[in-house]
Amino acid sequence: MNFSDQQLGIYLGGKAPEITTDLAGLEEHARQVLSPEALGYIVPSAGSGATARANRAAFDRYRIVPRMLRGVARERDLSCEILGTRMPAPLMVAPMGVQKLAHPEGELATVRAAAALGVPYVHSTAATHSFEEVAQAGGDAPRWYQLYWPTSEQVCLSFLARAKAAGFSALVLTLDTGLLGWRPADLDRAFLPFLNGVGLANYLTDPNFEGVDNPVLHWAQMFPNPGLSWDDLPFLRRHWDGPIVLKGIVSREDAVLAAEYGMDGVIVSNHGGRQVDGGIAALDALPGIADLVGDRLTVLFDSGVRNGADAVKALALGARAVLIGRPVLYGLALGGQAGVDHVLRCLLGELDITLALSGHSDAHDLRGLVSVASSTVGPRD
Ligand SMILES: Cc1cc2nc3c(=O)[nH]c(=O)nc-3n(C[C@H](O)[C@H](O)[C@H](O)COP(=O)(O)O)c2cc1C
Ligand SMILES: CC(C)CC(=O)C(=O)O
Repeated sequence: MNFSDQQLGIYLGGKAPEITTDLAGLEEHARQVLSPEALGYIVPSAGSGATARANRAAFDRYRIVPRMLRGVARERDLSCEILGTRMPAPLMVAPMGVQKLAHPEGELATVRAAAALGVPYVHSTAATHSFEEVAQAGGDAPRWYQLYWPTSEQVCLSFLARAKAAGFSALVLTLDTGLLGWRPADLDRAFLPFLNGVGLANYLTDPNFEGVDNPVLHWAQMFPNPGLSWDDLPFLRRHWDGPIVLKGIVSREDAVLAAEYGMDGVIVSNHGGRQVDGGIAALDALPGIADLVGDRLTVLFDSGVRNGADAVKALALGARAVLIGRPVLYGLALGGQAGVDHVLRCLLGELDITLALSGHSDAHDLRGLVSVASSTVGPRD
């Protein structure tokens, strides 16, 4: 992709966009349009929200230290290949279920917007559209599949086969959601989308659900799966012909185990703070994990990225690519496909501009570009 057309003036096309280009302010706008239930499910985090606050505080603690006179190209190329997937920049759409809560077109709007830009889309097991519908909407664009490993082996195998047949090239196994976290905003409303059948599209379209009396109950019996262990991973390897990435890794020990168990990558993530309250900021976990296993595993990152500058920080701390979570849903809520398109363009544009202003024409070799804030000020400050 030619990034020169994303420079602000040309990007705006001579008129002000309907949605702000200040992505950090997007949440406030999205709050105005989401129903109370949707807002309560999407925006808040687990418990007191300490992990989500820590995610943001960590981004604030790191500061970019731009370099000068480095002959930056007028037209830059941030494209890269991650686990066999080409992308215009090291950005992907994080797996997020229940997208119809944000907009009636749900995942179809998101995948269409991502596909038009070539940004890889990761399809959630808890989606409101099935593998096959999403594949049709996404055409030839790159897509990965995120597995919530069902307790039923038959359903698990069926999901893997359907994902493969529908062109999902890599498998993301999410590990931090063996149970749903303690989420007061939902508990206080006694609201869970799944109980109304929302987020069960992959299940309800599965042959294993045909003729089932109570599909929601059937789902409830196979969604929580806290019993998984490392020794289950070879099963996935046997049944998935393609890269496997473990999502939800925040400890160095688990990153090393992921390498020892022959995984291809990890996503350093705390699920946007939605699972464990009082957890380590994902960004604080990133550099240690990247240092330890970055030569053996593809290290990806999400949790707390709100704009292009945040993405630069995560890349500079060792992530090969960054996944975008809630900002995509805020764009979806505000404008459907056009809203997601807007958010992704802003991210791509700001990522490009921030890197260029820091002395980079591509997204390689960014280590050393950020410092911890306190180390950027003099000793007497
Ligand atoms: C509404 C919502 C639904 C999500 N659903 C899933 C999911 O189905 N599978 C998954 O692995 N992660 C899911 N996530 C977590 C995201 O993939 C990602 O880790 C998180 O949103 C990153 O944090 P951020 O939103 O603060 O950027 C969900 C997040 C949100 C906000
Ligand atoms: C619990 C899942 C089904 C969806 C999810 O990952 C989330 O809401 O964070």
